[in-house]
Amino acid sequence: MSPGAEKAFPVSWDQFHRDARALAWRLAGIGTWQAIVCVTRGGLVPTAIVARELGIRIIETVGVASYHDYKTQGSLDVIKPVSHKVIDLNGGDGSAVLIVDDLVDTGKTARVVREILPKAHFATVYAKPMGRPLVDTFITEVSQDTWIYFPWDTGLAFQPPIAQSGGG
Ligand SMILES: O=P(O)(O)OC[C@H]1O[C@H](OP(=O)(O)OP(=O)(O)O)[C@H](O)[C@@H]1O
Ligand SMILES: O=c1[nH]c(=O)c2nc[nH]c2[nH]1
Ligand SMILES: [Mg+2]
Repeated sequence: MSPGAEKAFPVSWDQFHRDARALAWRLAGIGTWQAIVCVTRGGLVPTAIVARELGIRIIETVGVASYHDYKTQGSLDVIKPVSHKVIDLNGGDGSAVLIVDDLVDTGKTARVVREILPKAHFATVYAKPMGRPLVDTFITEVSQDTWIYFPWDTGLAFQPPIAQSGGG
């Protein structure tokens, strides 16, 4: 997402837990997987919740970063690759793997991870329209010009009254 006019979608810990659990419920009705590949760092919290709900104990990570500056996407770096032990489970290409991330935005991160694990199931809690075709399962869609504020990135802060903020 590029900086500029935008909507905010703040998510509390409680709401995130509910949404990640809803993702686990949906996934439980779709299939079974031997391992989760967590897209760090954003995938860490949803992975913990999904792994607990689905009883998955083999957790691998792939480290991908592209938002080096707040809200501005730059070059995409694969900081940590996926272990071949996990890619090759059950015949290879990631067919036994569930990939978990917090969200898809432009889909750039998902595209790179899918190249590593073409047969894996890609799940996120939130999706924006550009990234949506890259995801197999997600819970809530927000518009492309919305920034999602996760509970691990935010804190309680004073909010000016609507009448003083130029809104309405
Ligand atoms: O669909 P995209 O436009 O590629 O954006 C989605 C990715 O961006 C964020 O990761 P980020 O690069 O900020 O790294 P982080 O998970 O370590 O915070 C988020 O956790 C997704 O992985
Ligand atoms: O905290 C975040 N919120 C977002 O909406 C987003 N899109 C890409 N990366 C993101 N990180
Ligand atoms: Mg990420």
